[in-house]
Amino acid sequence: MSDDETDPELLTLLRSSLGLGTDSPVDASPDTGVLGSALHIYNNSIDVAISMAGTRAAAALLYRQMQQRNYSTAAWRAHELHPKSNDAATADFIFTTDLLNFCFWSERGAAERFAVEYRGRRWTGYWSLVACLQCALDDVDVWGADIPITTPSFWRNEADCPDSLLHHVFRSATAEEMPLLRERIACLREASIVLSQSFASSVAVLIASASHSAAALVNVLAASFPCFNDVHRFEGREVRILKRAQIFVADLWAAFDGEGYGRFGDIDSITMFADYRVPQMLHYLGVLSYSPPLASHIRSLKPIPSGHAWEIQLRGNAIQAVELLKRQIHSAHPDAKINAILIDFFLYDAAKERERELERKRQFGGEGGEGGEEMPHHRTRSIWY
Ligand SMILES: Nc1nc2c(c(CN[C@H]3C=C[C@H](O)[C@@H]3O)cn2[C@@H]2O[C@H](COP(=O)(O)O)[C@@H](O)[C@H]2O)c(=O)[nH]1
Repeated sequence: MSDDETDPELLTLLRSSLGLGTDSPVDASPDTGVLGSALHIYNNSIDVAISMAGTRAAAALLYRQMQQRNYSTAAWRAHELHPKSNDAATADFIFTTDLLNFCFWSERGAAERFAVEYRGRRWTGYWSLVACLQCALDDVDVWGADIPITTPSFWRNEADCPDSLLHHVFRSATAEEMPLLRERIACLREASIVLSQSFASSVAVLIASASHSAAALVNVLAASFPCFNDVHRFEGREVRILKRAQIFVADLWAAFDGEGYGRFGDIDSITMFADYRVPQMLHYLGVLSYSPPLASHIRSLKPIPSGHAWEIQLRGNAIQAVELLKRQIHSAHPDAKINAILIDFFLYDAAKERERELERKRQFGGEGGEGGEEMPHHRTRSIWY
């Protein structure tokens, strides 16, 4: 649903983006893929809308900023915590990360929330997970040896890899335990069994099974691993979001710069990853708008149950909005080397930058708080995102 349907130019874009066709990821028939699901959600949403004017303005801003920063897959590799080697170990690292890459938010304040100490810094959120994995792989640990935490056969069972060891790997520097730690351990155990049964316990074999097709690899993950099968029901039909399956493919593409394990002929068929950070930024930019009941619920930091219609509307419209941003950018700049993945990465990083600005302002006052002070995100405890 759009809250200003009068914009013919963007309506044309919307219609073309709704054409779906073969660029709808993970499907043969357009209406059963992620884009088809996002379209169904968009058409049946009453609490989340996409502003055409906001989309046009945000597309111009994003393009300008991405160009200024020469934004590319290099941003992924540039982060100090991300692996740098172009080999199977990095593919294993990314699989392990995206198997567990969900829900890090906390009800506690900045000082008490789950955090990890590594390389002389405290890491929170997504980066806390990456720091845990890097720390476990480092040289001799208090456990007496480097822990092969990114080796899938290691996670198989309690005997080889007791829960107590995993609690050590994902230990907190605060009083709060890693959110949903029990669910993360279950994901590791499940994935280890599936990989051993169907992919010779090898992430490289899993990747090779898709023959360099991004959509096929997302399909294989959704079909083989229950914990990647991010599928729900909304307004009378199944909707496929597949966030962690898609971010796994995207991270491979970025980490390997489109070569080797990251080479996919159809990488532009991957959509944004419907988490809770990018919708937050899309709302801040005026692309997404919320009904008063939903806006009030989010502002009051109340949780939304997993599977609730509001959650599905937020996730589905975020996918649709990024597709529109992508098409708006390409309409104005046909040669732009920008896809939904890079827009998503950029919006996620922008959300984190803004969060840091607001935190500095809270602590030290001063600049950085212009415009909407807070940027609350929707709060759903879910293993899907
Ligand atoms: N849509 C989207 N969601 C992303 C990421 C990332 C990190 N990607 C890095 C790789 C390339 C980029 O440049 C980033 O540097 C994490 N997440 C999700 O956010 C949530 C964690 O949030 P917080 O608690 O604030 O850290 C959680 O659901 C997690 O799955 C992304 O890129 N896109």
